[in-house]
Amino acid sequence: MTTLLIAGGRVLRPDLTVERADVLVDREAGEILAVEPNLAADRDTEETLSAEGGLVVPGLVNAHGHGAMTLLRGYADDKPLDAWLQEDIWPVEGVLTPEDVRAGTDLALLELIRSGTTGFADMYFHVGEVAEAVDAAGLRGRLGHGVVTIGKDEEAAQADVDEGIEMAREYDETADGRVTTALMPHAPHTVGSEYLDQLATAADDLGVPIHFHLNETQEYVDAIDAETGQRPVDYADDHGLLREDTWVAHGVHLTAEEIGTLAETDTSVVHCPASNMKLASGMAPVQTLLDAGVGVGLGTDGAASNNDLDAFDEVRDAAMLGKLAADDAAAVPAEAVVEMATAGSADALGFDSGRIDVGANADLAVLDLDAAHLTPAHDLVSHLAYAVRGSDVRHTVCDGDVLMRDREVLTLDAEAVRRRAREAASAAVDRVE
Ligand SMILES: CSC[C@H]1O[C@@H](n2cnc3c(O)ncnc32)[C@H](O)[C@@H]1O
Ligand SMILES: [Zn+2]
Repeated sequence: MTTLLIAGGRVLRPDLTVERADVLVDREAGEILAVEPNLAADRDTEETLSAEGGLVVPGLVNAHGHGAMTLLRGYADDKPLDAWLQEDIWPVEGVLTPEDVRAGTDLALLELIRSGTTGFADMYFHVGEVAEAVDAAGLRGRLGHGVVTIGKDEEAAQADVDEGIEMAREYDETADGRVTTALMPHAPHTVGSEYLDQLATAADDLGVPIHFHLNETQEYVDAIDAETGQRPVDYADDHGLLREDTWVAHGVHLTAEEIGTLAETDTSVVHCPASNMKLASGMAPVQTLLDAGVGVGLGTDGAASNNDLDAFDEVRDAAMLGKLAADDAAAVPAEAVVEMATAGSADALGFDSGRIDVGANADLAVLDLDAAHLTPAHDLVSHLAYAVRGSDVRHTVCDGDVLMRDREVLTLDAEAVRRRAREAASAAVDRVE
């Protein structure tokens, strides 16, 4: 067995206590073998990462996003969701080639690795390119083709649904199990009712989960109400979309009844605070969701509505916005947001990650603690929630493989990735204008 030892640091345990310990990893199985003090003295390990002066945390899990939208970072800002999508984003996405999506995804993966994220969900198109990028970069991804049928004739709409199903079939359990898939209707109001039924049936056939945007803006809630006379959560439930392995993004405009249905169906909600603030979509009732027993994860959404993929930013935003939404400084406390970005998101995506524990996936990050903004260190969970930045990450490990060592990304050529993304982005914008 070849092993990796992360030695000399402190470790965040699943109960959010912090202890001095080393972490021993089985590299072939990609699993954590032991979490104990002084493992270095006992074992003949093949590779060691120093965690001296640092904190070993579970790799963060970004449970909702559109990776290749890094190409559109800063392309269109300061508009509400619908105008932003229709006037700016969808026209340029219409000219993106498979190579562009690969370039944008590689840039996203570089940003994720650098900021200590080891697992993520991706809803986009050209999923074959996304899957190849994830395989090569070494991260763990739950991927899907975002199906949109509105505005398309019957043939084009069916082709989009078929592509969603085919991609989910082809790429599930690839890249040594690091790539898994889901069926991803974009949202209840952008996918026709008969196609939602097809996707729900296909999820049963393939044994994969379902993911979609839900109740993100009041306009999108009103659209379903006008079309069906139902609230979107009831409508989605009637189409068989709400299940124990379903996770939905946003959940901003939810009634108490809808929250009850999400809890009863075991549907998880991924909170995207930065995107919700930037697009002025609203404040999700995060503390109410937690109180109702709904599983809550965290996501950045795409880089064009955030505008970065640093999950530590999201953790801080979630705590801040959660208090404002509840009008209560005690709401959405530090422990809750740290849990959301780790175990909460991992559970939503069906990953056995998000915890430093024996038998879990060896997906972790080592943070440097000797920074001015982390001094003094009264409470490291407080620091994780309110003060740590993605740039504090020293090493990133996924599935037992070292993806970044001493701030050097090993699985991607950072310069080449940035150059290709710059070129793809400016050529795409030139084509659309
Ligand atoms: C068809 S692939 C996914 C699709 O979703 C778009 N998108 C990006 N951000 C959001 C958001 O906050 N709400 C709804 N849709 C969003 C993205 O541009 C892709 O077209
Ligand atoms: Zn989204």
